[in-house]
Amino acid sequence: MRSQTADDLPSEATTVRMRRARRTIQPRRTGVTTMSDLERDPDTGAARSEGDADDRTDRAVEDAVLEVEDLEKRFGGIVAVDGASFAVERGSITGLIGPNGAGKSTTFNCIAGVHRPDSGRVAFDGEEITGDEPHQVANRGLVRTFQIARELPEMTVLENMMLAPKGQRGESLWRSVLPYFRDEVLDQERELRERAWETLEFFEIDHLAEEYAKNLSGGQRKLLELARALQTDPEMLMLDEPMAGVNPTLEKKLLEHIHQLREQGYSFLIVEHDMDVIMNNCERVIVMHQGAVLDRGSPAEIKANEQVIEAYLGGEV
Ligand SMILES: Nc1ncnc2c1ncn2[C@@H]1O[C@H](COP(=O)(O)OP(=O)(O)OP(=O)(O)O)[C@@H](O)[C@H]1O
Repeated sequence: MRSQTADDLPSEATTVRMRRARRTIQPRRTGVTTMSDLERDPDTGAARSEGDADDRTDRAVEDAVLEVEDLEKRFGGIVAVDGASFAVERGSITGLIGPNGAGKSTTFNCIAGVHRPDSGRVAFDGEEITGDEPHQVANRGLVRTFQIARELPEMTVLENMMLAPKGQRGESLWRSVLPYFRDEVLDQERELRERAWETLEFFEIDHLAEEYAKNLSGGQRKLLELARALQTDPEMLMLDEPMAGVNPTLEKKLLEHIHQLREQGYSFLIVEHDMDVIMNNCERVIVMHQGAVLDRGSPAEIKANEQVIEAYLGGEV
């Protein structure tokens, strides 16, 4: 491990601050359909019935940060997502569960812009993001982590944290060579570095800042993955199996961090196979089966649904 320099010293803040003002995103193109438009009958302009609304998203969700409607994604002859509709309450920890092959990861990928859905719509913060590129989705404040952490092994933890978020000012050649802009770039780098230290402190991995990422344990990599996601200043995080390969002590810590972040206003959508994690930590659960949403509700409601139990027992579980 390399030793810390004075410049590297962490700032006084020990928690990840909510620096972002709540984004008030306006429709970006004229003619774009927003989810509120979708609440209306296209011919009459009248609001659709409650029953319709229930089929599409979720009546119980009053302030949706994410809305998915009739999402469909095929790979050749395989229908991976088959008309999935749901909503995620702002500021909630929501679980997305289902047996193997239910379409959870594909749904994540369609939301995050990794896959372009064949049909259906995705809206974030009330604005349609269907078909946006991953960096556009991330720039709006919706980021995802992967089942297998994607840090760069030959870089240190701090360097991984400092990897420039897209559209950063330093990316322009002119900006980096002209004196005025150089100062601006340096300021921005200082800010990024400070934020990186704060986030590493928050996750209690600041002592690993100078360690190469390849030397971290599986659980520490998961923490780094989450820390990196927070570097982009998101509003919502989608976590794909955050507890896979994490030991019970670290799992407890990771869950504590997720709850602390939720208290600060972040929203979470979590795919996780560990049912205890889902049932004990999520206030709402969405169940997928064969590409569609089978049920959604509180953990108690989901546990009591026989169809859900059957879906699991009929699968590989
Ligand atoms: N890139 C792809 N090409 C072809 N088929 C795919 C691809 N990605 C997913 N599938 C198929 O789509 C279906 C849904 O897969 P997906 O990975 O979304 O399910 P999942 O619910 O995340 O499963 P698991 O819990 O096992 O990770 C599966 O039948 C899978 O084989």
